[in-house]
Amino acid sequence: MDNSLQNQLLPLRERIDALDEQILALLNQRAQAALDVGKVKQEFDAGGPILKPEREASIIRRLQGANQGPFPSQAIDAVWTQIISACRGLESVLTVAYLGPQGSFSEQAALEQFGNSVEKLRCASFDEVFRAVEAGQAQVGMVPVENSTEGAVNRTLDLLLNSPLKVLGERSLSIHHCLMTQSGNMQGVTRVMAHPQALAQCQSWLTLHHPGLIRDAASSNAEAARIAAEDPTVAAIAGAMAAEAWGLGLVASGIQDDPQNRTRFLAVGAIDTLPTGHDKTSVILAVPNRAGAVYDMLAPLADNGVSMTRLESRPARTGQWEYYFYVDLLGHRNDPAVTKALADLKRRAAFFKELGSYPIQ
Ligand SMILES: O=C(O)C(=O)C[C@]1(C(=O)O)C=C[C@@H](O)C=C1
Repeated sequence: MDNSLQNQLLPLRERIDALDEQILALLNQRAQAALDVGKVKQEFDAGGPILKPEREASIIRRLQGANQGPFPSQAIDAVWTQIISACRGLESVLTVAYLGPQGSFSEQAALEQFGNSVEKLRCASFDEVFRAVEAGQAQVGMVPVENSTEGAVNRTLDLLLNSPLKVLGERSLSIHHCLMTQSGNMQGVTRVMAHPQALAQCQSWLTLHHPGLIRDAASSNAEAARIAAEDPTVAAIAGAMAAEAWGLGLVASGIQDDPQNRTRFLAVGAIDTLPTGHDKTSVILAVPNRAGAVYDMLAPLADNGVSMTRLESRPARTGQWEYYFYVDLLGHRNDPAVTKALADLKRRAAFFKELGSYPIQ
């Protein structure tokens, strides 16, 4: 480097060094404050949850609103999620259960939601995720609930119906699928493996580029990647994180049929989340089997000025063409309009279950 460049860079880098030291000193003060909060919680609510989803969401939203730049507002979420995660970890380590193995999109969603200072509990199925949280082996679970190409993740909907756990957060990820093999090419490859959702999300691409491959279901994409790492005749469809985790070479990237492909994940746990002023509430309803019943069921929402953001149906498996309706609405169950709408819904419905109120991502 020439001298004048060095002369200009040096003082700027010294400034960055000094600022980083100040940031570090402040982070340590913050960590101490979190430890003090932990002691207060212990004193007043021994054994109660350390995780306060509403507080974490409010901190990040407040900073995003106050940010004057040039530090990008999108980066505030990622940076403060990690700061809060590290501070929370000093109070008590949060265990997060999700569908593994290493490198799954569920893992990515869990870490984006709760930061890296967590204990990871990788599970073999969505059922196991729910069981682990219900049994207290993990405080929270992260499960996919809907995909923009393939719609609802039915197993998650069924588990939500039968589980006592509450929804305490949501996280949407953009899902970019890659085709990966041991060698990084398709020589000798006869089979492609992935979770059925991923196979469905890439079906046109596979038909166009690899029509001869046998398509086999795996319990997760990351599991398919694990198998591909052992078997040179198998290609896996998974995220780039899985290729890295299992030492696979990428054959093609961005192979999902919809470039805007996204999956929404829910965080579940035995924790009630307080209002933040920007929340959603999820409920499950069933209506009597008669004309106009769905229309009548939803009337309390309009009557109370509550907006619905999602309506999903799932057969009740009675063989009678009866359905459970999964409804997301705007607002927290403690907001007066929502409280009133929920009470009216409950009165009209043949079945009613609140899944929880939680901060909107
Ligand atoms: O405010 C609290 O209750 C804390 O425990 C502190 C803190 C934080 O680091 O800001 C950490 C964990 C909680 O989930 C929320 C916030």
